[in-house]
Amino acid sequence: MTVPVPAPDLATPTTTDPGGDPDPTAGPDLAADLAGERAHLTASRAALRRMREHAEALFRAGQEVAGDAYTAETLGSTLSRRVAELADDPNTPLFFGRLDFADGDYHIGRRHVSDEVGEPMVLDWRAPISRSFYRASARDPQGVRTRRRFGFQTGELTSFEDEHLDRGEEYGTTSRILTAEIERPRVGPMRDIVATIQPEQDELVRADLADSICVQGAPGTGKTAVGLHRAAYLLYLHRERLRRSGVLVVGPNRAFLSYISAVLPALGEVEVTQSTVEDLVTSATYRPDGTATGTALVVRGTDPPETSVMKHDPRMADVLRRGLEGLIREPEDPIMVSDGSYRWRITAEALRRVVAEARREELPYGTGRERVRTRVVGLLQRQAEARRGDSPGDTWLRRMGRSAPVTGFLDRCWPAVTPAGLLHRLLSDPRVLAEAADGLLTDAEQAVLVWPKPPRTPKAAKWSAADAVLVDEAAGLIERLPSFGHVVVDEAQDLSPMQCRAIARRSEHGSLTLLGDLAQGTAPWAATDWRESLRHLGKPDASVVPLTMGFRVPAVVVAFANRLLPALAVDVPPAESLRRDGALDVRTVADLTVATVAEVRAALAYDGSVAVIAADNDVDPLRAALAEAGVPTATADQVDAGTRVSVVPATLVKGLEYDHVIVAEPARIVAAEPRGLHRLYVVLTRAVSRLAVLHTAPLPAPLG
Ligand SMILES: Nc1ncnc2c1ncn2[C@@H]1O[C@H](COP(=O)(O)OP(=O)(O)OP(=O)(O)O)[C@@H](O)[C@H]1O
Repeated sequence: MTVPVPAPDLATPTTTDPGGDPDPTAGPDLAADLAGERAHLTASRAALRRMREHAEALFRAGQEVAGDAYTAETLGSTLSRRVAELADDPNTPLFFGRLDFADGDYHIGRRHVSDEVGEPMVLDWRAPISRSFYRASARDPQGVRTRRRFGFQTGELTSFEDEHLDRGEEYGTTSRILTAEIERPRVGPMRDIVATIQPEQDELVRADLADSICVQGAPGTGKTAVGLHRAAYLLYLHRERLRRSGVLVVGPNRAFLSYISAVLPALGEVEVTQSTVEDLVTSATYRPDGTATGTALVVRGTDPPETSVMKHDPRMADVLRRGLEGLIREPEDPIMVSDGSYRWRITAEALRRVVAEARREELPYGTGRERVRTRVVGLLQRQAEARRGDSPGDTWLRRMGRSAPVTGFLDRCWPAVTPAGLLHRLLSDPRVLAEAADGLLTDAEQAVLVWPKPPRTPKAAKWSAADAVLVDEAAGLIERLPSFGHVVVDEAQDLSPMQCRAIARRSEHGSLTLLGDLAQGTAPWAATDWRESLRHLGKPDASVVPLTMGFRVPAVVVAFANRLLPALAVDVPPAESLRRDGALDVRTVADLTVATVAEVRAALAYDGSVAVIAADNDVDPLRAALAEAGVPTATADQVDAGTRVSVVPATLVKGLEYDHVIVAEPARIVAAEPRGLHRLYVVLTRAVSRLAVLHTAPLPAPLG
C-alpha cells in the first residue's frame, strides 16, 4: 500500500496501490501510524541533539584537561569531527525507512541515533541489518515482514509506503517514493540517494574493501552516486584503517567537485579528500593529515595537441625510467677518505660492486642513492674497525657519509636529481632524450617533445598540465608515495595512461572504484577498453560491472541521444530509462540568441534548474544576451549561488545535471573538437526533465 507523496491531507491519508487505486479501508489507522512515526522522528531528533551536546561537552572538557599540546590536538580533532558527524540537517528527516521483523522493528537513517540508555532509535543505513532495506525482496524476504519507505518535505514526514514482503508484495522500481525522488526538480548541489539505493547499486556500494571494481554505466545510471556511497560505506566499516590512510575521490574538474562536494558530509563523512587529477599531482590537494599529495609544480604553460598526446603516452613511463637510469655511471676511480690520522681507500672494483648491487634491487632512485651511500660507509667502517679495534659511533658514520670524497663519488655515479630536474634534462637536450627514448619513440615523436627554446632551469620552465603528470611519474620513480586506502575515480574514461599511473601510485596498497562510460570519452586519449585502463591503474583483475538503468534522463531524451551511439565506436550496453515523463523539443530556429533567451524564459515557468549548454566559444555571447534580457546567470561551479539559470561550456558539463537543458547549436559543439560527437552525447544526456535542442545549422548526421 502507498500513501501518496506528498500526502494531500496529512490528517486523513489515503492509501493507494502503486497503480494509484485508493484503498477505502485504510484511512484512520494510517493517520495514526503516520502520527506515531512523526513522534519517533521528534524523539530521534532530540536524542541526536543530546548526543551532539554530549560530544560538544567532551570537546570543551578535552581542551581543558588534555595534558599536552599533542593530546589536546588529537583529542580535539577527534571530538570536533564527532561533533560535525552528529550535525542534524533540518531539511531531511533522520530516517527514511523501517524494517519490521518478527522480533521487532528498526528505523533506517543517515546515521546511528541511540537513546539515553544506548538503545538504537535509528540504525545507520550502512549497518548490517540495514542491508535488508535495500536487498530484501518478496522472493528473498531475509526475515523482513514489512518494508516501509517514507516520503518527506523539508524534514517532515509526509507519507509512507509499505511492502508486505511476507505476503509477496513488492514494488521494485514502481515505488512511488522512488519515482517522486527521481522526478523531483533539481536545485543546487548533488544529493545523497541513501533512501532509494537500488539492489544492483547496493551490491557495488557494499563490495569488500579489498575489491577493486570498475563500473561501466550509461549517463545517469548513478555511477557517481554509487562511488560516493561506497566511500561512505567503507569508512563506516573500516573507520580507523581508512582514517589513517585516507579516502580519495578524483573528479574531472573543480565544477564537478563542487557539485558533488555536499554528498559525503551529508552522510556524516567529513574527511574524504576530493581532487582533480591536476590538483593531485601539483600538490594543490592535501591528505587528511595535511601532507601534500604531489610535487609542488605551478602549471603555467600549454602544449600543442600532438605534444600533449605524446606526453600522455604510456611509453613516456619507460622514457623517464631510462632517463633516470642513464644518470647512473660505472665507478672508474677509487676513493680516499681522510679520517684524523688515518686514510681509508675503497677500490673502484668495490664501488662498482656496490652500485651494481643497488641497481639490481630496483629500489626507487632516491632510496638507491642512499643505499649506495650506506654501503660505502659500511666499507669504511669495516676498515676502521679492523685497524682501530673498536666500532665507530653514529656521529662518525654520518661524518663519513657526508665527507667530500663519498659525496663526490655519489654525485658522479648516482647523482641526486629532482623530478622536475629530470624532465627538464630530457626535454631540453635532444641527445639526452634520444638516449632515453631509443627504440621506444620515433625521431618524429621525440621531436615534438623537445622544447624549441629550453628554459635555463627547471624553475624557469613554463610547465604544462601534461608535464605535471610526467613530473609526478618521475617523483614516483625517485621516491615511493604513500598510498590511500581507497580511491574513487569518476569519469575515468578520460584518464590518459599516464594519469592512470599517477592514480595507481596513490592506490598501490589500497583498492579502487573506477566509474565511467566509454561512450562519454572526450579526451584525445580516452579509453576504449576498460581492461587497458585497469592495467595502467595497477588493478588488472578488477571486475567490470555494467549499470544500465538510468535515473536521470527521461526515456524520450535517452532514445534521442542513443542515436549517436553507433557513431561513437565503443562497445557499451545502451541506456534504458526509468523515467517515462519528460519532454524533448528539437527545433530549427531563425536566430539562435533570440530563441535561446525565449526558451530560457519559458523554462523559468517550471520548477528547477535551467542550463544553456553551448560550444565553449559561444558561452560569453549567450551569457551577455541573457544579461541584457534581464536574466541573471551562474557559471557551472556556482552550484550554491541560488541562481536558477546557468550558461555552461560543453567541455565543463560532464557529470552535471539540470532540470531543463537548452542545447544551442549542436553542430558547433561537434565541430569544436576531434571527439565532438562524444561531447554532444554528454551534452544531450544532462537533462532531468526537459531537453530543447535549438539549431540554425543542420543537426549532426546521426541525429538528422
Ligand atoms: N537509486 C537512486 N535513487 C534516486 N536517485 C538516483 C538513484 N541513482 C541515481 N539517482 C540520481 O540519478 C542522477 C544521476 O546519477 P549520477 O550522477 O550518479 O549518474 P552517473 O551515472 O554518474 O551519470 P553521468 O554518466 O552523467 O556522470 C542523480 O540525480 C542521482 O541522484
